[in-house]
Amino acid sequence: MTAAPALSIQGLGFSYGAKRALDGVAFNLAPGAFCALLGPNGAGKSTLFSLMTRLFTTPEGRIEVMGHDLSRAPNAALATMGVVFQQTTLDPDLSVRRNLAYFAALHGIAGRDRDRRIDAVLDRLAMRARGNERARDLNGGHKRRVEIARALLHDPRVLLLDEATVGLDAATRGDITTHVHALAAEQGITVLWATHLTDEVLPDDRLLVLHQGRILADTTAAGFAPHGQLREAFLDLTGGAPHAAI
Ligand SMILES: Nc1ncnc2c1ncn2[C@@H]1O[C@H](COP(=O)(O)OP(=O)(O)OP(=O)(O)O)[C@@H](O)[C@H]1O
Repeated sequence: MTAAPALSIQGLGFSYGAKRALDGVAFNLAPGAFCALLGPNGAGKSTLFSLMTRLFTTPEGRIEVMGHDLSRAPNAALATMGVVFQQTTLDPDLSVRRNLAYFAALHGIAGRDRDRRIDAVLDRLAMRARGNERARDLNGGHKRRVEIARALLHDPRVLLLDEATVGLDAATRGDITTHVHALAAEQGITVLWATHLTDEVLPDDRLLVLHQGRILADTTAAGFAPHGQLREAFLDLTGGAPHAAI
């Protein structure tokens, strides 16, 4: 018997006025899957994230997180979900720990439980030693790690990351990608990792290719590009210019 999906997207559509941004998007993610959502600029990734995080309400189709319908039971669905947005959202003047404590309060987590969870997520991202530094003093990679730690504070089962490595150098991107793959492999967290960078995708990752609002491929990276030429296969499918992806 296969496990119920951790994330289920069915018949999702969205338009900005006359502009169709998503059309018939459907996929299921099994618990503990690491899934790369690969799409060039303008593919619809941010729109999909806005729907999954309820920034926009879903006009067409259905989103279920851990069996909770996002439209009918938004609190239950969102409680199981952690999100890292493309833009950084840390308070630069607060320390790392204060940033995390603020987020914990929003989830009703306080006292010793809060402190225990903050220690655990900082350990998880190898950031405990920097807990008392102000967010503004961290480099880009460490800021991102804190945002991932923050997204894990309430023990989500599904983690969504929208271009989480944007603006980081290759070594730091590799480091963050490794950390997030480990969350799926070691803690069974279901990860949806939106990117336009093919070097962030490992051969065994589930792969969704989104282009012009539609899912063009739903397979594994190795299945999509059996000879390891993921970048070329992606550009072939999306008709992209070579500079559109790494
Ligand atoms: N507010 C808006 N009004 C009109 N069209 C929009 C709006 N936001 C996005 N779009 C269009 O919808 C489509 C999907 O955009 P979206 O931002 O979701 O793509 P994306 O894959 O996240 O791209 P990027 O990687 O550049 O952020 C694009 O054609 C974009 O131009």
